[in-house]
Amino acid sequence: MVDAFIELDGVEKVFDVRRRTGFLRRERRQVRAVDGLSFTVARGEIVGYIGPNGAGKSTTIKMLTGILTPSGGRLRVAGIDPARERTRLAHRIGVVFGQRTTLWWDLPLIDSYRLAHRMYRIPDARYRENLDRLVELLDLESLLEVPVRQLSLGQRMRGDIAAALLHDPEVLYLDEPTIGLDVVSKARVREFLGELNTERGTTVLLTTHDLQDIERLCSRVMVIDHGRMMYDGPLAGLHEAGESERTLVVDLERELPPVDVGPAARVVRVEGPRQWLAFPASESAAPLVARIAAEYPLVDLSVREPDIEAVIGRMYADRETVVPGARNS
Ligand SMILES: Nc1ncnc2c1ncn2[C@@H]1O[C@H](COP(=O)(O)OP(=O)(O)OP(=O)(O)O)[C@@H](O)[C@H]1O
Repeated sequence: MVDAFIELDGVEKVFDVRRRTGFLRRERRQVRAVDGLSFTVARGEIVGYIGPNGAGKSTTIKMLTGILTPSGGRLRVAGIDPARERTRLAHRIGVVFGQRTTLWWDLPLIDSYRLAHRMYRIPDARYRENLDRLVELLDLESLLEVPVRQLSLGQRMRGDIAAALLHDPEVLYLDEPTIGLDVVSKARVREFLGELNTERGTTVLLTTHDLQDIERLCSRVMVIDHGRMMYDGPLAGLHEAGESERTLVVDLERELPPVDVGPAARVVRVEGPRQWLAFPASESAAPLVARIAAEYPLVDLSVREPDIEAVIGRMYADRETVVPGARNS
């Protein structure tokens, strides 16, 4: 692959866990959180990194930042071994954890940025320039003097993203950046990340449970489970592999028997005048909507995306056909 920026080759992470099994008895057990993982990410790529709870996503990201040392295999970010040269690497990466903030809770937002300025030894002119740009793009002007604890979740997330980018990192790791955000804040964060990637060529590795984050931003998605790569390719391919379905929710004028649109979709639920139709996620909803609108007294409709757990769950149901297609490099 051209200019591989992140490289993992057979990376493993094994945790020793002690568990109490009786009054004085303890059992030692090993948890293989990451199990022979190999992949590369090229400079400027924006890649979704998904998997069920406990799949090994956070452990991978912690190894990529140098917080955790791999138990085996080879790992490089920008040619650097993260565990060995964590401080040198810190100047080239940015990290945002949706569930935790790196901002100073009791201080005004701007103070966290001033601190980053010193910590990363960002040249003054560069700091000013980046701060102005990020404040404008993320609409932070009115929030700079507000203590972080008073910010809403969406405002805090924008604040965190700016903090992670002040030192011009070449790669940004995002762990659930839209978790708990309302629709407007989600859209804003996604739009910003897309722009960052296009304008600055920042490489982005995005962990999320929200398939729309992936749909809006990533041309490539990697699915891991039990620390192993299950799928690596375009999102559309994942939908096909998992035969995932979207749901069309229609409100009719009155209660009617299940609508009949042939093999294009099937009714999975009826509640009064509202009906839920499942159809393949790889298909457009437009012909289905047109047909229902022509043949039934349609009042309103909405389309619901499948969630990641559902897509992955279906992959397992059909695992034999999926694994041979999985790319592991
Ligand atoms: N410090 C640790 N000590 C022992 N086991 C750990 C440790 N950190 C993670 N694990 C275990 O490793 C496995 C992978 O955990 P990890 O946090 O990487 O998963 P994840 O994909 O990020 O999950 P989630 O979506 O729930 O955040 C889990 O079984 C977890 O319990």
